[in-house]
Amino acid sequence: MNRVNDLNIASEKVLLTPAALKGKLPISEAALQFVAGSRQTIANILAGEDHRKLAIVGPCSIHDIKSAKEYALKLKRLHQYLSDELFIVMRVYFEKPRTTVGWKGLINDPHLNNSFEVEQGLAQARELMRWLAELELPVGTEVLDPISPQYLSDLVSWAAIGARTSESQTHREMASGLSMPMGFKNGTDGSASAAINAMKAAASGHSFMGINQQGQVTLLETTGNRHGHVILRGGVKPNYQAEQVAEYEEKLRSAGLPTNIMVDCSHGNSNKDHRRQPIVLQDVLGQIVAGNDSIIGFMLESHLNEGNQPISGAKESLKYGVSITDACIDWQTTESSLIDFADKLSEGNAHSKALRQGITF
Ligand SMILES: O=C[C@H](O)[C@H](O)COP(=O)(O)O
Ligand SMILES: C=C(OP(=O)(O)O)C(=O)O
Repeated sequence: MNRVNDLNIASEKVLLTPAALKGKLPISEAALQFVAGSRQTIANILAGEDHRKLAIVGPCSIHDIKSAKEYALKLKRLHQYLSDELFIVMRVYFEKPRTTVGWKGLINDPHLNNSFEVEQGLAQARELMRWLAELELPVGTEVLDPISPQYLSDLVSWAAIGARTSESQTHREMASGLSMPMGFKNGTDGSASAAINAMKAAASGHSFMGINQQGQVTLLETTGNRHGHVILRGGVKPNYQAEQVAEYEEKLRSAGLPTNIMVDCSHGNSNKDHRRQPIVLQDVLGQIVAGNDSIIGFMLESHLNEGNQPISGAKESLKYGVSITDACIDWQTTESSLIDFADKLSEGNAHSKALRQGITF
């Protein structure tokens, strides 16, 4: 047997079950209601029943709980003050899909040192998401590992399938069973079909293997997730401008899908230069002001401080509030970009409202 089995497995460790983690870190009734309400708001935006734009804003990845909480407290103020024009959701990304290899996120390696303490990663992730739900700041995340949503998804208001996995059947099946509205990114090469086919596949029911709350291998039968939209993230070249947005509208219509489009101002749309994100956002704003009604929102990669840094040495030696994955815009740029966006949508009201609330920029 040893000649055919586990030839490439170095070790195995049984993890605590989703039910056990939830037993240790339960969700309160108030937090449950908040998540349900946030999901409904996003579904209403997608259905055109809420005029606001959905803004997914936050770090490329969470690697440090302290700076994530400091960031969240700042974003919460904007979530409240700009709530007439924007529904702001914090990007809380714990799982990173890599082009080849690299740090795969806080759940996979919370100590950033290849010790892979996944149980600690899951607990830290759940603790932060629970804290955010109590703060009443909605959480958006990428679902990458098909097992981890069982541990966390009760705390998530919006989720994305990334560019590297939009074509994956496993991820489309998972999306079909998840309870929150979902965005599907175009492929890393810019392929629109990856996102459009993913949205279509996820809206349909599927039967597939997964795990249940007790960690047992389970046959799951899903009914399909009807609250989907595409995310334009660029590819070989950007795809945020009016011409490309119109092409997506046409493709969605031909596929019999709602023309719901989010623009990711980062990744291929910024050529991974964080300083280009506000320029992309300005263009998106211009399209909306000119009458576009298919753009339901946007995404920004933002942290307390701008740029990024490599992981080298101990976690403690990293610069505080600086991304360790893609480069982010800093807080000041984030704040002024969001206020400016809301201000233009409200013909000047958001700016004066923010100033009245003591937000300066
Ligand atoms: O958003 C983050 C990154 O773009 C994504 O995880 C890929 O990163 P990599 O190309 O550095 O591996
Ligand atoms: C990995 C991400 O994006 P993409 O899938 O577009 O590369 C991300 O948003 O963190």
